[in-house]
Amino acid sequence: MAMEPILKHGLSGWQPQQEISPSTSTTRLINIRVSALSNSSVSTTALSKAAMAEVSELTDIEKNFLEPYLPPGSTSRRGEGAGTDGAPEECSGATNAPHVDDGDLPFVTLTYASSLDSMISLAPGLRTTLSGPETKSMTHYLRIHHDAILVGVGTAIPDDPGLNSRYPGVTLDSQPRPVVVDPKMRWNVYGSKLAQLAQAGQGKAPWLIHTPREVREEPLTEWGGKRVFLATETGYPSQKSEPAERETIAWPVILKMLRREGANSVMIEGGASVISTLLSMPELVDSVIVTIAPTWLGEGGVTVSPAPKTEAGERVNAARLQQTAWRQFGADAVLCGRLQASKT
Ligand SMILES: NC(=O)C1=CN([C@@H]2O[C@H](COP(=O)(O)OP(=O)(O)OC[C@H]3O[C@@H](n4cnc5c(N)ncnc54)[C@H](O)[C@@H]3O)[C@@H](O)[C@H]2O)C=CC1
Ligand SMILES: Nc1nc(O)c(N)c(N[C@@H]2O[C@H](COP(=O)(O)O)[C@@H](O)[C@H]2O)n1
Repeated sequence: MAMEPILKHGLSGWQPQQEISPSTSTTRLINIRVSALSNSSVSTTALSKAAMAEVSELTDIEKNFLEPYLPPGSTSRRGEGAGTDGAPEECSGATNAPHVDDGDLPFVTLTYASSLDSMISLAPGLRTTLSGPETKSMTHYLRIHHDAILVGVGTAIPDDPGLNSRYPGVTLDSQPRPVVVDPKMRWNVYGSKLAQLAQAGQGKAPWLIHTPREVREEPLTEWGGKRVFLATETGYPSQKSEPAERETIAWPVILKMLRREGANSVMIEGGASVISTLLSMPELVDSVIVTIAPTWLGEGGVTVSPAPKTEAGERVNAARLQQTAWRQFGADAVLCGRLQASKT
């Protein structure tokens, strides 16, 4: 993967960065947080060793099961040829993902962990562990097979995710680029785990997607991260967005920008609003990989559910997977498939 470190010009929908007064309290806060970060590498390393120990290698059978749903070429590119210790799994009939590479859009995988009541967290703003150790390892395997990993700001703020891969033997080069869609710049990257990992060389520096705003030059760019400013497209569906967050950027604009920047594959992990919206856009999504944990979170949780769909005045299923394959990973089930484009 070849990604440019910083791109300031030449993207349609981009707005140039503009200077604001350097004496704002935000600037002071940034400086304090950055100096705190530079003193934290020892504890960060210790923490990440513990975190890495939780992730173990997949078996060849598990790799073979996932392979048809991975970006084409990603296994050979990362020295991870499909395994040989078992026959490919039954039931999917899927060949390698049928991504039509017109050079415009990246390969897109939607992946998340759900309860049996289609919830992905116990309550808004509450980070909830659903995956067991085996499916957690699968997630970290999937992460090294994608160039970028994207979440919405509704996930970045409460979860403070690492969004790196802790898969055994992973190198910085094979880490995915974290991308956070944060139209109104609500998230402070400088206090985040993402920033710590980038500083410690255990993950790439994030790219943050905003709608046009004023911002001064800042340390993010020194680590290889950047802010990308994309124009909104009023009226594009964004399910479950709060009223204050109606600064919606069309998904093709986001995805095309990522492809132009060198991300040939993007793993979209959440949260609920992002996943629910993209489930209604089969033309943009190549693979769906869902972990289903054997638990019900109960009413009040955060639900993944696409917007209702009507055809010829009648309600039809909102989305459906085809070429499905199921496998048990520990106590969880993993469902892979491709979104069906036509009426279901
Ligand atoms: N179990 C799992 O696998 C996962 C669970 N989660 C959970 O999901 C919850 C968060 O979900 P949500 O609140 O729905 O937040 P979200 O992560 O889907 O972010 C939604 C926000 O992102 C921005 N955004 C998304 N699409 C945009 C677009 N096209 N243009 C402009 N801005 C856009 C908007 O600000 C929007 O309010 C958290 O509780 C988190 O823990 C998140 C990821 C995975
Ligand atoms: N696969 C999966 N299983 C769960 O149980 C989860 N809660 C999530 N959440 C996603 O993973 C992010 C955390 O990543 P790090 O471990 O901090 O790198 C979280 O923000 C969600 O996107 N995923």
